[in-house]
Amino acid sequence: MSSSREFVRYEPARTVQTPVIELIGVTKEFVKPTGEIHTVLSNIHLKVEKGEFVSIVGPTGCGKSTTLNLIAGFEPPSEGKVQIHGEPLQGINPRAACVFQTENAFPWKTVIDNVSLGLRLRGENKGDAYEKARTWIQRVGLKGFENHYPHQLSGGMRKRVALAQCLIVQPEILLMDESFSALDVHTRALMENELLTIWEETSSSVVFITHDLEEAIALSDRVIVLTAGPGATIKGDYPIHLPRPRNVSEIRFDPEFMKLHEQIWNDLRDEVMISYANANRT
Ligand SMILES: Nc1ncnc2c1ncn2[C@@H]1O[C@H](COP(=O)(O)OP(=O)(O)OP(=O)(O)O)[C@@H](O)[C@H]1O
Repeated sequence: MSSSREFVRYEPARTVQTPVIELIGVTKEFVKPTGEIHTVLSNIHLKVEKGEFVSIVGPTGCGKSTTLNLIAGFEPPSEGKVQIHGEPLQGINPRAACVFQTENAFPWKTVIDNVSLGLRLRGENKGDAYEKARTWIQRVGLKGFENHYPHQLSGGMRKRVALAQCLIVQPEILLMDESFSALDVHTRALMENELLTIWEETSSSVVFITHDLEEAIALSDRVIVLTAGPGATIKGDYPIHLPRPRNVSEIRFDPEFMKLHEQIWNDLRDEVMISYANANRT
């Protein structure tokens, strides 16, 4: 992505609009097989505005995926509320699309059938759905692979299929859980830049879960640090005022990036150490 490329993107109006996503005093508990209560998240307050790109980092097992599952509506909170556009979320979040670490694509369907599926399920006719799918397949760099099956593609290409599958339905909310972590370093940087390019042209709100603090800073408008569990809370909420458009490989050398990394890592490192100590005690 050239840094001279011009674009206009939606700038979140933080104070005026109702947040797209709001977690209000959210606690999440699971019952262990022993019958004991395991509190994963405790009293989480989080707002995500329209068009914001927010990453969540934290030690392993602290509750990052659980947070995403609450926003997707896969799990209800034990206490507190998840609101979407100011309305309590009930059941699956219809405004959200998810890209997980594992494959999204159906192995028995071709690329074009996988990518067009979301539109077909929404009742669009095959011709229109295919036409839009072809555009998205091209946008994610898979032109010529329309009739391939997932097993005929590389891991990076399958990830592109997953992105196109989600983006074709133009979700207001894009939820990404370790979406690029299985990719090699070069493919990952390409995919991160592609994601930014596409997101910059939309007003989607993105919640991105990652173990990689550099990835979180390079992509985001805000980075949220969760404490070590059990009962994880928000330890830090860091605005990332780095210029856009960004090239994720180049932005890492920006002195401001390095300052932010040092600052956030100071917070995160303490939680990683606590989590490590907890794991060694059990
Ligand atoms: N459906 C469930 N039932 C019981 N416990 C669960 C369930 N889902 C998650 N947990 C527990 O909640 C805790 C947090 O898990 P979660 O996957 O949200 O953490 P994470 O921060 O995403 O982890 P990682 O960084 O390792 O991916 C873990 O102890 C996990 O075992």
